[in-house]
Amino acid sequence: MTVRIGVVGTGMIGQDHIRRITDVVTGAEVVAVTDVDIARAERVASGVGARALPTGQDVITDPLVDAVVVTSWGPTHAEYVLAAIAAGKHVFCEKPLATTAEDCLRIVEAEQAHGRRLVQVGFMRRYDQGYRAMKRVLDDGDLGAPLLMHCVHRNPTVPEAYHSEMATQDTAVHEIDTIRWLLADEIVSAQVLTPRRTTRRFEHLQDPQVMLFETASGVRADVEVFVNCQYGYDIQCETVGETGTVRLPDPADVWLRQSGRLSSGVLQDWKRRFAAAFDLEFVEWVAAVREGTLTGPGAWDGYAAAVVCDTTVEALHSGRAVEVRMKDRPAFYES
Ligand SMILES: NC(=O)C1=CN([C@@H]2O[C@H](COP(=O)(O)OP(=O)(O)OC[C@H]3O[C@@H](n4cnc5c(N)ncnc54)[C@H](O)[C@@H]3O)[C@@H](O)[C@H]2O)C=CC1
Ligand SMILES: O=C1[C@@H](O)[C@H](O)[C@@H](O)[C@H](O)[C@H]1O
Repeated sequence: MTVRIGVVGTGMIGQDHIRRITDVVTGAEVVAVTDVDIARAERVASGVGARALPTGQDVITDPLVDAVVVTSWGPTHAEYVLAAIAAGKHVFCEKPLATTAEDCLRIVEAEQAHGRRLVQVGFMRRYDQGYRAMKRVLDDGDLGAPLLMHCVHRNPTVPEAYHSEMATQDTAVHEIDTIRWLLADEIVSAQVLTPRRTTRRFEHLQDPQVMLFETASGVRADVEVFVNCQYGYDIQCETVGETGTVRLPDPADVWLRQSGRLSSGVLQDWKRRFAAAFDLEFVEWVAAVREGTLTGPGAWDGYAAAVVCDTTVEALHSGRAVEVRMKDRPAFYES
């Protein structure tokens, strides 16, 4: 069976996922798309032989659409995910699941009322080979109990519209998910340190920031977010256990020896850094949809990340460590 996919939002990542579903993934095709910029939707649709429909609701309820991909702006995600659940269709939603924890909770409740898991959130790092290798080491227990985690998330630059809260909501949200997933542990408190600001960007922006998280089992994780580091896109992660450490490898590149120097490149954007992870994310999602199952990060992970993000933003403004106030995980979301 070919999974017929409808895409809501044909901007940058929407187009990238449409290309991926069309050229990389087998067993799926994009049959309908929409965007508030309907001319853009029509252009994208014609490139892959799909139909451009007027609204997201039209795509989601279309009888020829089996599953939905939501890649519109964050504040519109909740409405479309809820509509997909109401239609009983699998839905892949780019991060964030919703821009408020309340909306994430509405999704969690709607999915439980439906009785079957349908929602996957686009936390693509769980599909990166380096992160997966690190998870295997941690799950094997060879390092003893994890004690510390050190993470770095650097972007070369961000546009002027990017504000200080986005360091958490848009950027560190990926680390928040990977910390929870790698450690199979919940984050219970957050604090934000605000170092001297870089002069290389906008005055309104606190950049860099250092986030300090504590998990239920007592692991301390620090996350440096520096989104105007100038030199490239750089993701680092190291976990310190009782008997050793495990570190994310840098992306493979050649070493160049020339003119008395030894050098290798630094990638410039998340698209290339996580291209293989995005591909695998869709390969596995389509396979799960065909099986009628769900194996990736779900609505509960989207909710948990949103609550930790809210707490971190509160910590940024207050300057204090703030306790995470999260609902108990329902049995529906165990395992
Ligand atoms: N996993 C990751 O690493 C990344 C995830 N994202 C996420 O993907 C989502 C989209 O981001 P981008 O593609 O960069 O943004 P974008 O601005 O390039 O594209 C968003 C598209 O959604 C459309 N849109 C807005 N409201 C709509 C509505 N109500 N109905 C239908 N279409 C609507 C816009 O016209 C635009 O074409 C965001 O939630 C973002 O956080 C983005 C970049 C990387
Ligand atoms: O999700 C992403 C962007 O939205 C965000 O703006 C970047 O900071 C992240 O590195 C990227 O993965």
